[in-house]
Amino acid sequence: MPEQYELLTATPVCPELQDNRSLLALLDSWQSAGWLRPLDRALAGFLLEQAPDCPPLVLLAAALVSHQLGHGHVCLDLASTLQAPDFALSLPPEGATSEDTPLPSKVLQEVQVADWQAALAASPVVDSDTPAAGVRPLVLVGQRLYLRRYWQYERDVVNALAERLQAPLPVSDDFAERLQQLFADSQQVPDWQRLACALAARGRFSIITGGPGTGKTTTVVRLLALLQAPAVAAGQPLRIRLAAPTGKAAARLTESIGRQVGQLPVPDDVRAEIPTAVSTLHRLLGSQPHSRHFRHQRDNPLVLDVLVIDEASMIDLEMMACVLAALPAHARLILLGDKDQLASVEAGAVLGDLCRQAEQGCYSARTRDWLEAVSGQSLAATGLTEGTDAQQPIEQQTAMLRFSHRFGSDSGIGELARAVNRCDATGARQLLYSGQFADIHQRSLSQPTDPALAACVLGSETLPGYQLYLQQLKAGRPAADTPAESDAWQDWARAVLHAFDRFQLLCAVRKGDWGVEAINQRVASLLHARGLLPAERGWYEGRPVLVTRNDYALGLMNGDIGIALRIAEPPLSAGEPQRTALRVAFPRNDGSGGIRFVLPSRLPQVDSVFAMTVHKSQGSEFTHAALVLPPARNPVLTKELVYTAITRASAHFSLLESRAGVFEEAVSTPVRRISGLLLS
Ligand SMILES: Nc1ncnc2c1ncn2[C@@H]1O[C@H](COP(=O)(O)OP(=O)(O)OP(=O)(O)O)[C@@H](O)[C@H]1O
Repeated sequence: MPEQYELLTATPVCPELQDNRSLLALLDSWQSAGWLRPLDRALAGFLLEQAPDCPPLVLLAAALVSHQLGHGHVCLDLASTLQAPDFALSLPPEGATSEDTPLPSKVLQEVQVADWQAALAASPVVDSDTPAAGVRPLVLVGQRLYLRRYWQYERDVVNALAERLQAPLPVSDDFAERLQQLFADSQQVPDWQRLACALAARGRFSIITGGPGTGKTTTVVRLLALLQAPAVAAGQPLRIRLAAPTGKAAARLTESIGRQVGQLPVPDDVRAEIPTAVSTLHRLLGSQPHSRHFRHQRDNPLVLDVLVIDEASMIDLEMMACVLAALPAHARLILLGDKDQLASVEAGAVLGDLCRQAEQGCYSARTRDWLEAVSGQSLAATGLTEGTDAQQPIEQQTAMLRFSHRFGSDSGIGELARAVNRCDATGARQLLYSGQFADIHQRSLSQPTDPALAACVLGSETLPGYQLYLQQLKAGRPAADTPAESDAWQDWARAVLHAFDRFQLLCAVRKGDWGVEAINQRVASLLHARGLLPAERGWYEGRPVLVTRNDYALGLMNGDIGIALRIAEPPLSAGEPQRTALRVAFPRNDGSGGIRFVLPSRLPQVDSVFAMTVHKSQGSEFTHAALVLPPARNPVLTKELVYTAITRASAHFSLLESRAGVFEEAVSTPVRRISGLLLS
């Protein structure tokens, strides 16, 4: 064994870490228990082939970095992993027990951070001193271990943002006047929307963050008018593009932006140059089959001057790096989103990381003076923390909208969301108990078959449930002899999809009795037993499905929701009677209100969606959202998860708890995504 590894043998280690054979056996047992993905195990095997002298701790770290990526962490933080290994690694996974499988806390109990770091730094598969000059598959930065690719994304994002944040762009002489005109109706003091608009106008990168209904869309529409008016006057309209991470989010923004552009107090020629169509980021960048590389990248940049991305909390690190790489140097990038929402399912929490200090403002004296001068607003009474241009460059281009125009103090949903966001579990519980608000509800569930769950799912006079869309499906069905080409079929499908949007059951976890998979099946059985669905397995009319993989040929995106309906089909040959067939109806997501019907067998991966994870619900809104919390403590039960679930509801929110206290535990636990964005 090479000299540098000797220190590892100095500390007592558990049998699994004694040699590589034992370590691989451990990884095999974790993989067969479903604790690790085959990919995680394969990485350790691959590295061992490349460097047969690799010590067990390095191979273990490699498998764990890969495992952590699958849980949204860009890197493995050695110190926090050793502090609470099972919790940090989310092992055993949700719904699993540890019976014969050794827990990470047992395997790692004797390992010290310094020893782990030293073993990694000395390994031939890890670059640590000057990673940019190296090519090794793993990169160690302090106590954070990365797969090289993710380290590179993080560096690319940091460098691209630093470049974009360098010097503010000049604004026109009449900027203050035009800003005043656009926000003449404002009642707020200070008017954060006006301030956000000013900041975004002067930068090649800016962030506008805020909770639901705080006016992010309103602000950005006015910003676009502000930027476009002088460009139109000069005969060179800006090329503006709007995008969102998912089809559903893009469809929502298309709808709300269209409304807002219509109401803008600007001349028609300016209005005509403000787009209302929103595309997905994948489509904007030009995704290519079987490749993670986009058509638009550094050598083939996007053709645009302004890019607005909504629901930016869903952007993962890789996507952010790709967007920045494809953006022409002169273009403005504006991110809109709610920093307090859950991050993307993929690795990275870009918006949350960039908005760490948004609450405190941290404007430098220079930024504050400029903002006060152009907006005519005083920031003196805001209680913001003063920052500096050099130490907080992102903050100089970030604005947080703080007043919800949708959920005021008379809204239980708004109050509950705010309490949860403050991690105020007691306050949040009191709001639920008090009965003061008619829009928030809570139920205790004693077991997965509790009748209270069934009652919530079916719905009532006052609280929408799934009965609504099933009634619409029956009552609104066109007569059997309606010609296949009639619009009546599309109208019916649109109404059924719309009614389905009125309720959604949200789960925190996938596995176990309280996970999405089991609850989906239970709800299907319930609706079938009540005679509301013709079947509960396979394809049947009324089955709602969630697309879980992009299919560019079909134009379906991960997150799209469709419902199987029996519709008329033209006869196969002239003179024959019209047929009916089961097709899955999807909204077109392009703002046209159109419906597309797809053969079930042509669909990419889909799941039934009587219940969906809170993660998947991001970017969607439902009249009534009901959150089911499982009893077991789990790293995914965080205040961000609860906040995201509550803010999916537009009129009613229900909390369904399987154990008293689980809500408080979740609300008291802020999420921790490990990354080094802007830290190093
Ligand atoms: N300054 C304002 N004064 C009055 N009403 C406003 C103002 N700003 C926004 N609104 C209204 O509040 C509602 C929410 O605004 P908007 O859709 O812009 O918010 P958002 O932050 O984009 O919401 P979402 O949660 O959908 O992302 C809209 O009805 C809008 O017309």
